[in-house]
Amino acid sequence: MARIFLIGYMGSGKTTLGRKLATRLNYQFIDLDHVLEEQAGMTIAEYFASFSETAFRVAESEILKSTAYPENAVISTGGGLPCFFDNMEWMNANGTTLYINLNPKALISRLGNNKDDRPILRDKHGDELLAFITEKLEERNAFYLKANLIADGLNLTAERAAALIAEKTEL
Ligand SMILES: Nc1ncnc2c1ncn2[C@@H]1O[C@H](COP(=O)(O)OP(=O)(O)O)[C@@H](O)[C@H]1O
Ligand SMILES: O=C(O)C1=C[C@@H](OP(=O)(O)O)[C@@H](O)[C@H](O)C1
Ligand SMILES: [Mg+2]
Repeated sequence: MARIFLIGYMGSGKTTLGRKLATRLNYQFIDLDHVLEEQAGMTIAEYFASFSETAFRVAESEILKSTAYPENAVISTGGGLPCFFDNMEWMNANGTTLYINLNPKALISRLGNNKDDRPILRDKHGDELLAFITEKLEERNAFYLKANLIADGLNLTAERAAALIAEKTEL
């Protein structure tokens, strides 16, 4: 049994890499943000607008812990999930965590135009956005760095991620 949780800041590539890694390993792919959107019947941006970030954090934690995971799965998480409640400890106890580490400038360049889907970032631009991500990433690293595995997100491919995981986990 292998459950691989991908964690990291918004824009680090969890959703994109997760899908590719699952295909490569022939595992099922689950994106917890997509599960929440399906269950709630609305997008994450709509969820934040209709309820609150606090309500979102409760819902994402419940979904993390109540999802019926298949034997073998790659699970992409939302960027904030490891930083609330005991979610990080829960993932480490129930699978292998891989942190995709990327610097703020690279994150901003990747977020490019689809920043609007992410309510926490959508109204920030330029220097303000860079300062915000730099500060929040530093805070979130206290949680992210508890991951079992840490990968440099700059040149991370599904092949490289699979090799890193294979050193630590039986795939
Ligand atoms: N390895 C990569 N190289 C360049 N751009 C990438 C890479 N992985 C993802 N992206 C782009 O970065 C953006 C954020 O990717 P996404 O997978 O949604 O990140 P996350 O789920 O961590 O927020 C998307 O526009 C995606 O196309
Ligand atoms: O970092 C965060 O607080 C969030 C990250 C998002 O997921 P991605 O990391 O996939 O963008 C999504 O869960 C929500 O907008 C909040
Ligand atoms: Mg994502």
